[in-house]
Amino acid sequence: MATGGVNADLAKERERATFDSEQLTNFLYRGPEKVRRKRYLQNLAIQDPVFKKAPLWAFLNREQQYATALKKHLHAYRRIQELGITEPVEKFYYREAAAPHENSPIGLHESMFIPTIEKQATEEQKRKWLPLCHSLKMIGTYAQTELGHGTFIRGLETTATYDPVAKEFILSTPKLTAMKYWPGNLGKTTNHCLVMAQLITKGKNHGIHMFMLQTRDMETHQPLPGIELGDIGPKFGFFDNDNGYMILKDVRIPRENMFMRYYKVLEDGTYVTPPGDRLNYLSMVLLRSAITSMIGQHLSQACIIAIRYSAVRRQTEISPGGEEAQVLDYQTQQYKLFPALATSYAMLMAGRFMYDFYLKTTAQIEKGDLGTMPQLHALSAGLKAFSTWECTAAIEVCRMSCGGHGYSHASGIPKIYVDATPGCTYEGENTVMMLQVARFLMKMYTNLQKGQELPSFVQYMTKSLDTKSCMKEEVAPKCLVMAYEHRASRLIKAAADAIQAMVMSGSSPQEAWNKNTVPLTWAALAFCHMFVVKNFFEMVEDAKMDGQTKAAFMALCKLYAVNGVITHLGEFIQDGYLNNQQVQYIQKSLLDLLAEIRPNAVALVDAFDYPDAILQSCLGRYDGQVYQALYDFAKSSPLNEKEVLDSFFDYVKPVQQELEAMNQPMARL
Ligand SMILES: CCCCCCCCCCCCCCCCCC(=O)SCCNC(=O)CCNC(=O)[C@H](O)C(C)(C)COP(=O)(O)OP(=O)(O)OC[C@H]1O[C@@H](n2cnc3c(N)ncnc32)[C@H](O)[C@@H]1OP(=O)(O)O
Ligand SMILES: Cc1cc2nc3c(=O)[nH]c(=O)nc-3n(C[C@H](O)[C@H](O)[C@H](O)COP(=O)(O)OP(=O)(O)OC[C@H]3O[C@@H](n4cnc5c(N)ncnc54)[C@H](O)[C@@H]3O)c2cc1C
Repeated sequence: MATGGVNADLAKERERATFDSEQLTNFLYRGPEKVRRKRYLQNLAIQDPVFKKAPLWAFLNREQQYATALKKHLHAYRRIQELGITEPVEKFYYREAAAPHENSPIGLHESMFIPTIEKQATEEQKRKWLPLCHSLKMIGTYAQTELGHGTFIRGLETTATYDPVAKEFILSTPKLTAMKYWPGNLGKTTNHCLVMAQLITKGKNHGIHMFMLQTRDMETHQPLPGIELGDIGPKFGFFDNDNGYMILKDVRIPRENMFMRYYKVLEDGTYVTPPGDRLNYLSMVLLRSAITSMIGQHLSQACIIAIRYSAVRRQTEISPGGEEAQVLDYQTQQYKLFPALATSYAMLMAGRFMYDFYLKTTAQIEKGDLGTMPQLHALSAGLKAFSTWECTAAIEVCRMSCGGHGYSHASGIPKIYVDATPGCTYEGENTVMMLQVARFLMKMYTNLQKGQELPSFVQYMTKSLDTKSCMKEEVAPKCLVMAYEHRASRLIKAAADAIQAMVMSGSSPQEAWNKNTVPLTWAALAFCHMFVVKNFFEMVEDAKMDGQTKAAFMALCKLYAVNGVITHLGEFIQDGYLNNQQVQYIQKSLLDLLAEIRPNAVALVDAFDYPDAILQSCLGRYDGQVYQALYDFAKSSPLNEKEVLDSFFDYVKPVQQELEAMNQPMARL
């Protein structure tokens, strides 16, 4: 254990902040009462001996990591029920503190399996399955992706063929590429799964539908006949999760196991069409809507670690013989870390918007109003892709900004990175998601040309592109937002014009689309970026907090917008929207903002309110005693348990002896 109170540099940082970090914490968690409750729940978990005694994940092998994750998450599941915690966000706080570095082997049971039953099953199916799910008799997952197809859902090869005589579906993965591959916790943990399969009835394929399949015996946990299951092996991260494979050989399930709230197959095999299209894609939309907040949290943790450490770390004397500087005082270090910090706040705000929008829209869908589904799909796909790309890149910047120690698991950042980066792939590969956004935007552009009204968040497309920026020396939020709107509108128009021109000269619409997917993704990215910037400004402006806190928050918001312009400068100046002088104002503003944020950097990360027990980072400790912690971490490496390892006698000694004998003068003769 590190001792010695709070590091003097870190203590000074907290004293010099111009605002009270607690105010920002209250805003982030939606009020002081909710902050108190969060801390109470986190403390309950942190003090629980089962969680306290668990070994540090970094020193365990994969089987041990899996077992630890299972033990912790099942204990948390039981405790959550005992404590009567029902709010999803409160469950999240408890679980996060209980198992901060263990991905849950029952995570998909809670985040996809149960919500899908709640949203897609009939009342009768819910009555049958949900009690079993809550008592963990049924533990399920979401089995969609196959060896051969993940992105192209319509191309999945698993079949569910209806047999009207037996009133059963026959599930089958008819070839190698059809086997389910990747679903989380499918390999070893779960005993049920939702299978996405091509529905065939009366000789006709009706496309992808959802079925409930029992995979293992509920007592012995052995796989059921006709089902081959297993873990897919070690991965880049998610070491403690058994992502699985599954082969189905004509497995029969009752007709009632098809999810029939919207889509139905009658006893005689008649297919009944649903009120709307793509309703069985809704489980993916739920997770996509939650990912922006989740990834923002990952990045906020990396920022805490890198910024606290940069305040403690001193390297290189600035003037000969003088004191070595805190690395956070180097402008280049600020240019790495403050945009990352601004990004994490931007994504937390975007995630807040996204999840609220999801709840609002799905409430309408539940009532049969499907009108906003295209907007929900476009925004959830776009923000999921944009936020995961931006945040994972920024996490890696945070890691490298910690120098050599950032490469050690002692820092905590490598683990954050490997758990965050698959967010770019799962729930829809990011490029593919951006192309879905582009599809929506092209449709909006066509509607605009036809004089139809556009949804509020794309109405800026109606503004003339023939304008210049209002940017002045004092870089105003309004002018920044308008610059982002202009860039997005211009890129949307450019992509649409390029497609239209190709179609006019004889290409098919599909060919024209495929030859323009790069400009289409530029347009989609610009749209998402604009959305995040605008939402960030709106949320800061509306935030109820004192003037100093708001000023500190606003500086971050401006930095996010200003830095985005500089990073994508070409797209802002290509049509002369910003002139040379205005670009200089923006560049100067960037440097001014770095200096303005500098005294508040530590307070801005303290506001995220992560206890050390969750961060588990030697570099990100609240007390800044990083060197003692690094030494303690090194001492606890299992390689240090024995002074001399057996491998020394097994491998080094024999080779030394052989080489010694070979190099004897006699041996050379
Ligand atoms: C309660 C708390 C919860 C807390 C959770 C906390 C978070 C926890 C996170 C834990 C860690 C996560 C663990 C990892 C989980 C990973 C699970 C997976 O990956 S699972 C596997 C994930 N796998 C994937 O994500 C696969 C990705 N692939 C896909 O989603 C689809 O294949 C596709 C969307 C790319 C195309 O679909 P396709 O059918 O070929 O469609 P076309 O292109 O031909 O377009 C036709 C029309 O359809 C429209 N439309 C499309 N979608 C939707 C929608 N959702 N809606 C509405 N509309 C939609 C489209 O706009 C178009 O409209 P229009 O223009 O004609 O008007
Ligand atoms: C950690 C993790 C957990 C997962 N958990 C689950 C789970 O629980 N359940 C489940 O069902 N699945 C799960 N998956 C699978 C995941 O959903 C898929 O990997 C994902 O949807 C991407 O599909 P893919 O692997 O087929 O990628 P591919 O589509 O093969 O992507 C390869 C490349 O092709 C490009 N590409 C593909 N199609 C197009 C196109 N139309 N236009 C342009 N470019 C294209 C992509 O951009 C990418 O660069 C998980 C994956 C991971 C990594």
